[in-house]
Amino acid sequence: MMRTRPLKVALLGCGVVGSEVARIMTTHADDLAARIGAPVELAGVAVRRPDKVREGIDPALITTDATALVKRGDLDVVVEVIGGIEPARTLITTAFEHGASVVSANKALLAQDGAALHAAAEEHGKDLYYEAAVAGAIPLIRPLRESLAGDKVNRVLGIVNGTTNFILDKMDSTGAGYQEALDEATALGYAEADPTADVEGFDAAAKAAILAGIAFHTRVRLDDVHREGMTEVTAADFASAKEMGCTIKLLAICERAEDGASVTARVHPAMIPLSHPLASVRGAYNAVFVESDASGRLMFYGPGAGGSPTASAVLGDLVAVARNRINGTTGPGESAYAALPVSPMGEVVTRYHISLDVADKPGVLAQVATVFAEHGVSIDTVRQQGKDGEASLVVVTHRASDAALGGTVEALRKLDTVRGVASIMRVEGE
Ligand SMILES: NC(=O)c1ccc[n+]([C@@H]2O[C@H](COP(=O)([O-])OP(=O)(O)OC[C@H]3O[C@@H](n4cnc5c(N)ncnc54)[C@H](O)[C@@H]3O)[C@@H](O)[C@H]2O)c1
Ligand SMILES: N[C@@H](CCO)C(=O)O
Ligand code: NA
Repeated sequence: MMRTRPLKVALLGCGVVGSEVARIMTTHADDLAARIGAPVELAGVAVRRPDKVREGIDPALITTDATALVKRGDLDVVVEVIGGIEPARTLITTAFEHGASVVSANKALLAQDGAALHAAAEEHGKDLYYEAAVAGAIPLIRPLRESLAGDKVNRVLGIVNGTTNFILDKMDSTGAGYQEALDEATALGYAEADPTADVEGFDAAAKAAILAGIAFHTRVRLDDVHREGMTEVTAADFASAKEMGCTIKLLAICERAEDGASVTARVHPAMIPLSHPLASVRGAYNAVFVESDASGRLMFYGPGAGGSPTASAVLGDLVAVARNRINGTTGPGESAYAALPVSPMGEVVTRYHISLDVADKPGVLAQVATVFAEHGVSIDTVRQQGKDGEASLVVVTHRASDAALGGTVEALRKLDTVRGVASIMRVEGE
């Protein structure tokens, strides 16, 4: 039966995502009301620039005072799509204190302060939902938290940043320059307010922290995630990848150790075989594999960024939270009971593609091979190309720990015959 008192929703931020949330709330109002069991009313919109024309939004709802809005006391749900740490954090906790549940798309904040925000939500008996924070429109948080709650997740691996996938795809498929591709991603509304967060891997690392936390029932913060961005990936790296039948993607990988006693989380560029489904993920699309004991391997794929896809995830959460309000209940909160230690990157085991500039003379190959052997890193293939007394040596290893590989590279750099280490890239997805 339809409740007549509308649920009051405040929107904090009306940028790329917020404006789409407002639009869908208005255009789909009847369907949303039918699905929730009560009408939803946009009760206020906090913005930074009040003079901007905002189509479809009653100007009377606009305010620049987000704090006063969340303190009103009659709100059911606050949707936070401002981004960043402050004032978003204080606004969210203030919203809980004044009786509202919260839907957020803010991965940076959740990866930094998720535990405290969940605790605040629980203290006040409210919901904190954030499906939009990871992989845009793709349902991932809810499947991990609810559908897979009876299984044991061992690995979450995928592309979780649309901007960098868009840039890498452009560089690979059209030979576009880095800056040109980044500008286009920004214009399309994919990039963060400061795109350094995307290209240096902070955004993907925040998402990895959130995913690992939920998948392994363990608190994982941004600082626990090993992070390397994609700004150093060159056209030469793409050429090397092609020679190996691979392409390069920025991956987020969260893994349970084989003995189950610890977990790791990392973000870095990696070569993946063209035959792997992740190699075909184009533009700002994201794709994530989840591997669990009983389910086997699941793949989640879809638009990972952009106003409308992200708003889809926000609206899904809004409906869920609104239903909980009507039923006088809350959804699942934080689950961190396993409290597994997060191991450092040195313990991660994977394969490596190393490109060395060496002197082209007898014995060099043997010298290089000895260094690998001394560090317990087994070589899979070696390819050498000569050029005027110098040579380029490409070594692909079998699986080795990051610590062993690091030691190998350090020792290689000390060899007189090694002029330089041109690139080191992990090889994943085999
Ligand atoms: N754009 C995407 O594809 C996408 C996808 C998933 C998640 N997100 C997340 O959604 C959030 C918003 O992203 P966006 O792309 O819409 O950013 P945006 O920069 O387009 O929008 C944020 C808006 O908040 C406003 N704002 C800033 N401080 C404010 C304040 N104190 N009070 C009121 N308004 C304020 C800004 O003026 C801006 O219009 C971020 O957390 C982002 O990480 C974005
Ligand atoms: N800047 C982010 C937005 C989606 O979270 C991205 O490009 O993936
Ligand atoms: Na999502």
